[in-house]
Amino acid sequence: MNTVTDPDLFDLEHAALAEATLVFEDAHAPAGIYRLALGELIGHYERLLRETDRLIRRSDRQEREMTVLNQRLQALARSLEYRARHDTLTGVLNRGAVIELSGEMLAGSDMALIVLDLDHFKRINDTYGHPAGDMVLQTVVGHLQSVVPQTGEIGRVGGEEFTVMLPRTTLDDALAIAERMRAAVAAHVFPAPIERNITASFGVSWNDVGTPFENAYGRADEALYIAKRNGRDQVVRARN
Ligand SMILES: Nc1nc2c(ncn2[C@@H]2O[C@H](COP(=O)(O)OP(=O)(O)OP(=O)(O)O)[C@@H](O)[C@H]2O)c(=O)[nH]1
Repeated sequence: MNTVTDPDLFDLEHAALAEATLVFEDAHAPAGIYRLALGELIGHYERLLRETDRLIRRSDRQEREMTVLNQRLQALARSLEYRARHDTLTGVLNRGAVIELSGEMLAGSDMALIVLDLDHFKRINDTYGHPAGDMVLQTVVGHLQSVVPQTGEIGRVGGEEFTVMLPRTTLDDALAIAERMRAAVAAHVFPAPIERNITASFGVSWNDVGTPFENAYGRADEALYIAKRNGRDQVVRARN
């Protein structure tokens, strides 16, 4: 198939022009010869117009296809990036993203960190099955989201363990937020077959700017452990 860059694309037109020029230079040729040469030229002219039109349409179509392809690539890149950073079951940040984002937040400001863990969650799975357990996790995240302030971020760091990152938040405010989360989770009565509430335990650490994430997390986790040991369904502040 010929393309625009083919060197012989206009051979026919060059030949027709040369022939018509010869006829034109012959001042004594009969009128019918001039008309014939003119008709030939017009034919070629029309063919060139049709060809140009076709090429323009094709390039427009290719441009549209390229735009669609580009949009699909961008959407795919966005969803891949989303999946790389989010937990598929609950939609909150995954463990890797929590560690990364906490590090960034702590490098720029102080941050309170809440670590929470559902109480006796294994019993839910064992009694009602894994899908029921999954539904509980999603519902609990819904309650955390209803309480977390706009500046906060929720993450899932383990099976039934979550974190809430609260940059530029005082310890008292963070404790109050954790308490509201605890109360919201504890107040929810799950539908059949569970038909009861499920509680969670909370540990809260306050961390000055520059604190390493492991330190912030470790202290909140210790406080969570104390909350579990003291009977669960409670908020405990971490040691300084
Ligand atoms: N349904 C479901 N269960 C999970 C998931 N990830 C972890 N688990 C379960 O979470 C349960 C955690 O149990 P444990 O670590 O013994 O803790 P627990 O029963 O909550 O007890 P305490 O933390 O001491 O109150 C295990 O049964 C895991 O199988 C998940 O994605 N979905």
